[in-house]
Amino acid sequence: MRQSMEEELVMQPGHDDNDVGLAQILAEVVEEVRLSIDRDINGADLLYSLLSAPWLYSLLRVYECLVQHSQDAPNPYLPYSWRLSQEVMASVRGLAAPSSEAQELYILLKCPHMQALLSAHDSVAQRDYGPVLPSLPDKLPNNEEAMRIVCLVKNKQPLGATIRKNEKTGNIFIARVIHGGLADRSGLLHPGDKLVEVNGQKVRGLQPERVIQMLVQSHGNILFKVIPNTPQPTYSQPALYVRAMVDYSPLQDPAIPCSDAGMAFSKGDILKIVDQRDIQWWQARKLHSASLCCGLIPSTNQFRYKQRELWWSQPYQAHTCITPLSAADVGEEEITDENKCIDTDEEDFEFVSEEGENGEHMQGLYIAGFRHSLRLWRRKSYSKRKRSCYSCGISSCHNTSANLYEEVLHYQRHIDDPPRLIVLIGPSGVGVNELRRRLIKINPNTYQGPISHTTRSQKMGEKNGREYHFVTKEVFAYMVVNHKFLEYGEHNGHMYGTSLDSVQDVLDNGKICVIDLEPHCIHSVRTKKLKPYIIFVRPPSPARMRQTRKDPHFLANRYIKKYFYDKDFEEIEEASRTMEAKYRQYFDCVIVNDDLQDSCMDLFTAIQHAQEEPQWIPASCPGLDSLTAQPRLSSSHTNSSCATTPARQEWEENKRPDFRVCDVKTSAD
Ligand SMILES: Nc1ncnc2c1ncn2[C@@H]1O[C@H](COP(=O)(O)OP(=O)(O)OP(=O)(O)O)[C@@H](O)[C@H]1O
Repeated sequence: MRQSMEEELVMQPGHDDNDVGLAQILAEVVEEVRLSIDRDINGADLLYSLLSAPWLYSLLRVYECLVQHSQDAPNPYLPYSWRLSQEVMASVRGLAAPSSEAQELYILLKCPHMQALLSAHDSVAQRDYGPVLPSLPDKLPNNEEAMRIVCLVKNKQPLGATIRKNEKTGNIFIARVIHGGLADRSGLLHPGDKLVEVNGQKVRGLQPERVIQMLVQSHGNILFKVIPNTPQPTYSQPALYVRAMVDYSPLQDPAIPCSDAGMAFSKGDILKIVDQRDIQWWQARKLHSASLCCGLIPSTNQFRYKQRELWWSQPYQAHTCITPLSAADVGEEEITDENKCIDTDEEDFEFVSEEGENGEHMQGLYIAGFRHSLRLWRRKSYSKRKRSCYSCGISSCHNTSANLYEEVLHYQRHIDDPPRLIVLIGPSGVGVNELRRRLIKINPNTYQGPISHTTRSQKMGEKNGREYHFVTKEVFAYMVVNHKFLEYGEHNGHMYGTSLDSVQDVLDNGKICVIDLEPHCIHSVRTKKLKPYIIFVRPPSPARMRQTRKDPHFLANRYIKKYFYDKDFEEIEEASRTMEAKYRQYFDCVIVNDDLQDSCMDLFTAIQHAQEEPQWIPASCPGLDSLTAQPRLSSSHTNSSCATTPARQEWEENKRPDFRVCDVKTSAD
């Protein structure tokens, strides 16, 4: 083995004289060592003979030469891709008939971008980074804090940092660094860093406004001298996605430390919370927002711990869960032709022709549903109907403004998952039932409504479990107490309700269950199991309604004729506005029911979208397990393992809310 190595060294072709000399030296070394091992001599003699051997001196000389060579000349092993590319191009040029690949390679290598890239690569490979900073002095005084000089190039974007003054010491600190902002992307400024100078001017004792002015007035580069708040705790909290449950405007929030750094959002917006380290103010960005920079939003703790005034929510509106009225209460109302509840039991269902859309013969199909039973009641004036009829659902007394955010998950329905529940919501008269009825009629094998329960007596021709589940008052009451209903209500002294089980029956049959709900009952269906997709049906303008709703044919069929009046259209519009203002955070989709055919198509598309496309759905049942109850706070903001520098100490000690905080924003000019 040893012999073959020697041979390889000696026989290697292409070695010059020096190489041969070196090979000889190495061969001698190997031989000498072999002889030393074979001979049985004592260690001192062996060491002496080794140290005095001429080959050892030769080896040392070779080593010194190599070291000298590596310092003087560029390392031949470092990549010289640019030079190589020149050689390749010269070779291609020398070819009489270069192949198409060779020509393509030539064009590629000749391209200035490629040349620049290769040149940059060579520079980096040789660690040719430009000026080398002088090394730090050996002896730094122990009590002196390390200073960092940060140079940022001013551009149109905000700097993305806020500052705070310690009124006692006059020191200015970086209060916050906004994720995705210029300061954050530089990685050079951190919360708690003490600002010593800005563009060579000392800032201690200055008012934050003055510091901001200095920044605004500076052009080109901004030079910061800071005492870093080191070491920075690592922040590894995963992003949290939430749906905004309220409207928020930082400009109207007197509590925000810096309104410029705040982010406005509206009910229903999906927000990505990227930083929860601050107990009061989180950093978030709106999904699909073009801006890279995050903004401050109030944390849920503000509400939890401080019982802060809910200035960001809608003015409190009493929920529409109207308590049952006594017979006496009902009797007090003036009964007129306009407002009386007309018994529409005959119309509670509609019999669809026995011939299917595709000509196939079908069993009699009934489109049953809770809303039908209250339809004419709803047609009554909104102001009056509340006094004579009522409807309730699980959690219908839930105050929707109690939560700021609701945690959401990105959900893509798997082919084996049950279909999502489709919920239609809209002001009475907008056409919710018309759309639902048409949808089911067109494709009864795909869509179906749940069968409601009622306490009214069964009529001739009706079948239990087809038009309704006919139950006694006691059974109905039992179901109410045991939260079996998604929505229930009273009409003309009879109880009607849509049970969770009846919805489940439809889903278990593999059909898409389509229901309509009063909006205050939304919470009853917002469960992980049902994963409802909520569609709000909005009316067009009253003028358009006047044009399109001339023939209220279905309202009473042969029983009752009741036309829309101008007042109705205004009421529908008003009710729609109120509903949207209060509940739009729950709407996954809005359809404007203008032209009936178009609206049907929109509804069909929306349902397909709900079943097939990924959607944001609540991570938990909101009424019971909300984000407010369980904020996923980062543990890193309480990290106590950081070493403490004097600047950090001052920063930590003075973390009081009375500090002045201003935005260092450079876009203002
Ligand atoms: N886009 C439309 N164009 C014309 N007429 C429509 C349209 N949508 C609904 N209608 C008609 O308006 C009337 C009311 O519709 P529908 O009963 O579906 O309202 P609703 O929202 O269910 O209200 P309610 O709960 O009071 O019944 C019906 O006569 C219906 O045919």
